[in-house]
Amino acid sequence: MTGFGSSLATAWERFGRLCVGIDPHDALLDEWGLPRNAVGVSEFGLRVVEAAAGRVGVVKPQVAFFERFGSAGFAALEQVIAAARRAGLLVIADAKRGDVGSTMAGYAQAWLEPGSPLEADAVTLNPYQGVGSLAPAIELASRTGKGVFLLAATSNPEGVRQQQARLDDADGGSTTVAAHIVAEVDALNRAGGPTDVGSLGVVIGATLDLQPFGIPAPGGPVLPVLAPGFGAQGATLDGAAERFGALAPGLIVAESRGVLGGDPALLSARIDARAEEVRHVRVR
Ligand SMILES: O=C(O)c1cc(=O)[nH]c(=O)n1[C@@H]1O[C@H](COP(=O)(O)O)[C@@H](O)[C@H]1O
Repeated sequence: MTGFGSSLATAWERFGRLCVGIDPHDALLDEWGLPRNAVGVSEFGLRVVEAAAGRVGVVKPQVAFFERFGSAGFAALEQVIAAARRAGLLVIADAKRGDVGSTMAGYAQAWLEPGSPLEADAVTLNPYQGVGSLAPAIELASRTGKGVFLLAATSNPEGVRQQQARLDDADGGSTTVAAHIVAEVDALNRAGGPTDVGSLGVVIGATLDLQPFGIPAPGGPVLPVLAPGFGAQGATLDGAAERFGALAPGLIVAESRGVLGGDPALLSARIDARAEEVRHVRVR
């Protein structure tokens, strides 16, 4: 079985590090001349998939923009995910799920179980209830060759205080919450056995000064780092590899509005151009 980490490595090799977000905001639906309903988000998602296929390796549908239309929105999301996977794209469902372990099993089944209507290649998870509470998703991912990304240091300014809060270590020192989450995911990847790129990753915003988070260098396989915040949220590619430091080898440049905004007829050209710029970031 090829695990998510290996598929990611192949996608990086072929296309580079750009991940195109599929975020059908109302403003973008308007700009693209699409209705603000489930038909609109479905058409939007399918057009992004068509433009992204063969140009990038990974897409990240933002579940929220589909979920707001209820069952019709979820049906649209099912179509978009299935079309993307058929087109050979890796799909990270940005659902940011998290709950007590017994409930987490349900979320895991929804997003990671082969054959599930919403089956993706990876899903974003929220570790606020403890990394251990996410075990059912992490275990299912390991069994089925899927991936997960745990929020560690998010791109929004409201997260900083909480994510830089310090936890006491057994040796009398302390670690930030973000560093703790990264270390836990790194340890899980190491426990998963030898591989070049791990299947378990973290989310670290590209907008941040990472120094105060004290995030340790991964000691296991390359740690996938989903990095949103480029483009619309202001982070630039200039200096990105330096900002991420020891985390740069796992960098995934996630961008939604930055590539989606503008003339929809030029979307493929925008993706091509951005993918090329991202290929110039020296991640290793
Ligand atoms: O998990 C995410 O992808 C995520 C984490 C984070 O810290 N910040 C963040 O912006 N995101 C998501 O990344 C996307 C960013 O979109 P743009 O700002 O339009 O590129 C949105 O779907 C956000 O929900």
